[in-house]
Amino acid sequence: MDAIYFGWLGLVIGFVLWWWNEYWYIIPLKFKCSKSATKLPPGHMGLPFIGEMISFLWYFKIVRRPDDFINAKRHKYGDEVGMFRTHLFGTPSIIVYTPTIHKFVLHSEDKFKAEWPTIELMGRNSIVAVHGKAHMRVRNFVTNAINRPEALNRIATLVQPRMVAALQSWAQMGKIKARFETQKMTFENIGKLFFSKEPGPFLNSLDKLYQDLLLGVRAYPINIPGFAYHHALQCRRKLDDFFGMELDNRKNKDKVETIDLMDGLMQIEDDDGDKLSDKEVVDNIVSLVAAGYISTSLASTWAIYLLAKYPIVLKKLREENMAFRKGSPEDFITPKDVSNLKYTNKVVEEVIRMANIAACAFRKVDTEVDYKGYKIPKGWNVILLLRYLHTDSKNFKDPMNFNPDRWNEPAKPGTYQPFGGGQRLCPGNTLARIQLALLLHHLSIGYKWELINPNADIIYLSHPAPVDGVEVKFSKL
Ligand code: HEM
Repeated sequence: MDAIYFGWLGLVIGFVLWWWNEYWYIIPLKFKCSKSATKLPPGHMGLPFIGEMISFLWYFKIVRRPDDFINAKRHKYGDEVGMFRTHLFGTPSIIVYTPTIHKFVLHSEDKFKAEWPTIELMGRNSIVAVHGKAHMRVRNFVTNAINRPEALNRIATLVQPRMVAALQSWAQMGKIKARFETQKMTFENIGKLFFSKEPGPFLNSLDKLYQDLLLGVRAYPINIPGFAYHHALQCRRKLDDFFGMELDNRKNKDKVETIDLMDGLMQIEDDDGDKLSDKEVVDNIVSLVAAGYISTSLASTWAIYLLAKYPIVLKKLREENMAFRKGSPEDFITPKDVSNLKYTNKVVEEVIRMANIAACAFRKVDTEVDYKGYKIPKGWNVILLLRYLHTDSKNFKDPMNFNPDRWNEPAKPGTYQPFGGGQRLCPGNTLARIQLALLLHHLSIGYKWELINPNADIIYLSHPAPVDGVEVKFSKL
C-alpha cells in the first residue's frame, strides 16, 4: 500500500517539477501570444531553477559531445526556425544555431544587448561593458589601437623573439604540455605587445592575477571570502593599481612614443580631439588582456594538436614555410611574408574553425522581438551557439575533418563566426590570426613533435582542449 502511495506521490511530484517552468514562464506568454499571430519557439524549460542545465552539462561535460545537445533538440522538435526555447544558466533562454538567425541577432544590437554577468571584473568603462554610442566610441579607440598598420607591423617584430625562444626551450625540455607552455608564451608576448613588460617574476605575478581573474569571470558572482568571484575582485583591484601606476608613469614622461597597445589607447584622439579618460584606458587594457590571453594561447595549443594528428597537413605547411625560410629557423619573417603564405593562412582558419574557442556568445533581449512568426520574449537570454555553425555538416562538408584545403573556397555566408559578428565582432581577430601564422612558420620549419596521448579525450568546459593538456615529445627537426 505504502509503495503504491509513494509511487504515485513520486509521479505527481515528478510531473509537477517537469512542467513547473513551463507553467511559470510559458503559460503567461502563451496567453499573450494567443492574441497575436506569433508563437514561442519550440522547446522545454526544464526543471525549476536549474532548467536544462543537467542536459547541457551531460552533453558538454559528461559524454563530451556538445553538438549533440542541439542535435537532440533538432531531432525532437524539428528544424523549422533555427531556435529553441530553454532555461540555462539560471535564465529563460532562446538558443539559436543557424547562420540566418545568428546574423539577425548579431546585427540587432538595439534589440539584443551583450551583457556580462561579472561586469565588475572587466570594468564598467570597458568595451565589453558599454553600449550604443558609448560602445562605438570606445570600440573605435580599441580597434584603432590594435589594428593601426604600425601596430600590426610591430606585432611581427615583437612576438617572434619570444616565440623562437619558447620553441627552443621546448626542444631542450624534450617533453612538454603544449597548453601550459603556449599559455606562458602568449602571456609573455601580451606583456610585451600590450604594456611593454619583459618576462620575469613581476610578469609571472600579473599572469597569476589574470588567471584568477578569468576564473572569477566564469564563476557565480558571490562576493564572499572563499569564493572565486571574491578573489577575482581582489585580483582586479591589484590590476587596477598596477595599470593606474603604469599610466601615471607614462603621463609623466617627457616624450611618449607609441610603442604598445596601452600607449595607443592613451594617445589616440577621436574626431573631436578627445582622448579616453584614465579610467577608460585602465578598464580597456585590463579587458583586452583578459580577452586576448587564453583565446590566443588555446589557438596555438590546438594548432600543435591538430598538426600532430594530420601529418599530411604539416608536411604541406612545412613545404610552404621552408620556401620562405630566411637564413636559419630563428630568422624572423615580416607581415608581408605572412600574407604570401597562402597555405599557412588556410591552416590558421582551419585551426580556428576546429578549435571553437568561443563556443557561445550571449545576449539579453532588450525589447520583445518577433522573428519569422516567433516571439523572443523581453528579458530572456539569447545563446548563440557559434561552435555549432562550424560543426554542422550543412555548413561545412565533413566538418570534423581538419582540412585547410576547404578554404580554397570561401565559407558559405554567415557559417563561419569564430570571432562573432556585427558591432561586437572581435577587435583582436587580426592580431590572433597573425600571431598564429607566425607560430606556424617557426614551428613547421624548425621542429617536429608527436602526441603522447593521441586518443586523449577532449573537454569542452570551460574551454575546449584535449584533457591531457596536449602532452608532446618535442625536438628540433
Ligand atoms: C583566437 C582568438 C580569439 C577568439 C576565438 C575570439 C573570439 C571572440 C568572440 C566570439 C567575440 C564576440 C563575443 C560576443 O559577440 O559576445 C570576441 C569579442 C572580443 N574580443 Fe576576441 N577572440 C580572440 C582573440 C582576441 C584578442 C587577441 C583580443 C585582444 C587583443 C580580443 C579582444 C576582444 C574584445 C575586446 C571583444 C569585445 C568586443 C566588443 O564588445 O565590441 N579577442 N572575441
